[in-house]
Amino acid sequence: MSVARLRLDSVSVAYGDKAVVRDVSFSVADGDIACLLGPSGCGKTTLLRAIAGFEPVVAGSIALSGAVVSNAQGGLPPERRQLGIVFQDYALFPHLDLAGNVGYGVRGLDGQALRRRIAECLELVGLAGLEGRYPHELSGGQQQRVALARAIAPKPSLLLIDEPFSNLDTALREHLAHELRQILKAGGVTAVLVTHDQQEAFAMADAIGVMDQGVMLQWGDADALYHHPANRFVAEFIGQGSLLPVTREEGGFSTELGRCTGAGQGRWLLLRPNQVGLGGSGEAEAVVEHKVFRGLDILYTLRLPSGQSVLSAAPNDVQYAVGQRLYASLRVREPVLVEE
Ligand SMILES: Nc1ncnc2c1ncn2[C@@H]1O[C@H](COP(=O)(O)OP(=O)(O)OP(=O)(O)O)[C@@H](O)[C@H]1O
Repeated sequence: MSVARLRLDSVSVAYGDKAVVRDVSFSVADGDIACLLGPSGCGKTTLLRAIAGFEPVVAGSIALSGAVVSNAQGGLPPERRQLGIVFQDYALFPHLDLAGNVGYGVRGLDGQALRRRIAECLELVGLAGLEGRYPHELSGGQQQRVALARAIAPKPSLLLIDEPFSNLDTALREHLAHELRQILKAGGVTAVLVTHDQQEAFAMADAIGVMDQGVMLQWGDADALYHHPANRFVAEFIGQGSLLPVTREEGGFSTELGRCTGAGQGRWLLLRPNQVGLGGSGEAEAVVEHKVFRGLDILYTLRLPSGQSVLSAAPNDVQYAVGQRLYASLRVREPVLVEE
């Protein structure tokens, strides 16, 4: 089996005596893009800083290509880890042109070889031929791409990116997330990215780690997180899940929205918005509490008689009004149950 490019074993990181990352383990294979996903304050940036060597670990170990670079005894300084780093304040050097910025950290190349590497990296980020421009002559998005080119240019063994699109608007973010994935894949770059945005993580990553309060709750690909969330937090954080209490019955479960057949352990049935049907008949009468027009469909928040709320996505050719009563029913083929 090949050695992982990055491997964390039971890593804990603390500020003073407050542990903000606890017992985190995962590994990233060569060429893969991994994403740390979680709400603000869950410890993503701290973990990234520990991988970079800016924060010591109080327990566990971090290894790059099989060599331990951090453990409770100490660590290799950041500049000796061969990492590319793009942090939120991606400050470019204002007095250097793009060639100067991108070539800055490249060692062992000069003259034509260096110029070729700079051109290659600018091309990779869609800024071919702009070597002579200065940062102030570029848009914010273009500056971010230069920061990316600068980090990739020295061919780091691992690229770390913190909130790549934090200061851009939502529509642009998803588009750029796809683009960033293509750039990294084209360059054969192994990367760990941090984001609090699930769509962004889905668009970019081969593997995603969901964190909450310093703990890694689940590590897996988008499909596994979406279809088999490890617990309630992951189910709700990823893909707008609603959870409905179940009562076990012969061959299946009963819920407030009806019965479904299947097996599994857990107290809650996970429902994605496309698994709750709306119409003139069904098991439970619900009230539309809230609606959001999303283009292709409308996302309704429904209040059930028990007081429980569920989400339902319905095509926009039939519209229901806020306050309207209607029937809701289950459209679940393979039930996924969540324990707690
Ligand atoms: N230098 C520091 N000293 C003390 N506590 C810190 C320090 N930096 C971060 N923290 C605390 O550690 C916890 C994790 O912070 P961290 O920045 O890693 O979270 P995050 O998930 O990256 O959040 P965000 O998405 O908001 O950047 C938070 O409770 C934060 O307040």
